[in-house]
Amino acid sequence: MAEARFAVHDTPLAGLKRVVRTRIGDTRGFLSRLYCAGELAAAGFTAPVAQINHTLTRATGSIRGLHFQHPPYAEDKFVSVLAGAVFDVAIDLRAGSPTFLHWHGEHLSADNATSLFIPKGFAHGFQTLTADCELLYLHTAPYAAGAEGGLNPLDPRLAIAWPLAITEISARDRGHPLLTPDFTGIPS
Ligand SMILES: Cc1cn([C@H]2C[C@H](O)[C@@H](COP(=O)(O)OP(=O)(O)O[C@H]3O[C@@H](C)C(=O)[C@@H](O)[C@H]3O)O2)c(=O)[nH]c1=O
Repeated sequence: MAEARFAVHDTPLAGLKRVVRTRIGDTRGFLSRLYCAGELAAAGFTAPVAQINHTLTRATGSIRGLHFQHPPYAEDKFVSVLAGAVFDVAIDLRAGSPTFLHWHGEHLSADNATSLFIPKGFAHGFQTLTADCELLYLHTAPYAAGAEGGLNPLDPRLAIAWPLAITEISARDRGHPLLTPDFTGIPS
């Protein structure tokens, strides 16, 4: 049996997993896997990777999100931080889920080698805790502009405890509507 390179941990939201990547270090530095089909199946990551995205966010306190894609472009995401540190948040939008509209946040950083596996049915966003944060996303569906959904990161119904004052946010993200009382979730 091959040696494990990932430790998969449950979070309070079923299906949402914190994944700690093992670093194999030596005098040169380290090697760590960012993806392993065999091992990450234990986290629920079983669909093939359709797209890999890389982002840079310059200013501390910036928010990106909250984003998801509607079916048939609903996707699993595996989010890792290659530089800097972020407060990463996933929100349960699954219709009928016992934790519907609950959010969970994790500190992900280049130093703690921790990733988040976010299954279909969740929205995702983050706030940067340092300057020059670089994120790497694995997606199981291609980007589909027409299927994009968004929640307002300051929606009082979500009450996300962002750690810092917001310094940067896109016009689109600032304009996401607040949830209406008739929102009952999305199929997952
Ligand atoms: C996500 C995405 C965006 N784009 C384009 C759209 C736009 O012109 C530009 C920047 O897009 P955005 O402003 O949506 O980038 P960003 O706010 O970084 O979007 C990301 O936010 C985080 C929270 C996520 O969870 C990701 O899945 C993704 O939605 O890039 C692509 O061409 N391909 C893609 O896969």
